[in-house]
Amino acid sequence: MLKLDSISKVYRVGTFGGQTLTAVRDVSFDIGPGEVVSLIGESGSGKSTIGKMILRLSGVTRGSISFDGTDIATLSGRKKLKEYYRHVQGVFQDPFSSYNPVFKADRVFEMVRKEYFPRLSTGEWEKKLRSSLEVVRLDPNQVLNKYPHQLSGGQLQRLLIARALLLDIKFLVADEVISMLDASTRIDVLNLLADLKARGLGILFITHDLALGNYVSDRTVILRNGRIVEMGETEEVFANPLHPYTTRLLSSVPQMHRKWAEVEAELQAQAPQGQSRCLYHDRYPSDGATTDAPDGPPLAEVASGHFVGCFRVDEEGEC
Ligand SMILES: Nc1ncnc2c1ncn2[C@@H]1O[C@H](COP(=O)(O)OP(=O)(O)OP(=O)(O)O)[C@@H](O)[C@H]1O
Repeated sequence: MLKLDSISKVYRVGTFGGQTLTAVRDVSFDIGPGEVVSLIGESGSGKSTIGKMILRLSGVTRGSISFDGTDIATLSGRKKLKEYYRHVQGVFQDPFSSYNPVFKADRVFEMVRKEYFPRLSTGEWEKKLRSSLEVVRLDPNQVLNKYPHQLSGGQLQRLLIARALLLDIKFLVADEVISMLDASTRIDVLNLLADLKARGLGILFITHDLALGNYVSDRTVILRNGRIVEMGETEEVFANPLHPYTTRLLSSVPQMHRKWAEVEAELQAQAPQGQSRCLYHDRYPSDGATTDAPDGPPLAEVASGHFVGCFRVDEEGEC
């Protein structure tokens, strides 16, 4: 359904845009119907940039993104874009910023009605709206006709998901959708994503929280400095992490029963000690592909569907 093919994103930065910053490098993966893929990485690793490129909020510098076989860069004109957004929608971290505090929260639905369902009668529209609210487990009597400050973050987030569901959506970019919610609401929204998956939606679940990624996704993509360092079935990546960066990320999840000093000593012992430690370096298919290539060598498939990036260590000891 959605395919990212060697995409890179270079931003122009600096006072006069004279410098460049490569936020995403040579990233490829796909997501099928009813599949949840977690995109996990630290702050600044390029996760949101990938989400924005999928939603066409930011252009792709190199490579292509296709949806149902069509390169989304070719979708020019209002009609084609409107059709794309009928199927592909995004929900973001801060639900509050999507609402204007001066207007009632359900105004967000009116925009969808005006744009996509102008001919629907009021009765038909209300029926559609209520059924969409039911899917996200919101009681229409509790949430309609209210101002944003009268609703919780979880309710506002679910309203935004309900808005996406009014359309014939097939793919959802969920960018840190639960990081601003409290623990009890988080699980509701996670379970809602699982419901959407069961309805056949493809979901890109962007998070910096490994535990959430593990809970919700079929496959996991680990991003570092804009590049994929490891990806595969979530169970496999979590049970058998192969890249030292993945191992470090997994180990940095707080382990309540252990003292930090103990965990840190273990991590240091695991750190790669030299070039020869990269087991995958020799497995890259092309002789010409070296880490000197602008985007580095391609990922090595070390087991079926489990890909790992090279982690040759330079003089500074960096992967
Ligand atoms: N519009 C922009 N112009 C210039 N640089 C940008 C722009 N948007 C993002 N960046 C830079 O690109 C890099 C990746 O940013 P991005 O927001 O994609 O990371 P992220 O992994 O989503 O981080 P976070 O978890 O903090 O949101 C960062 O160095 C960021 O400063």
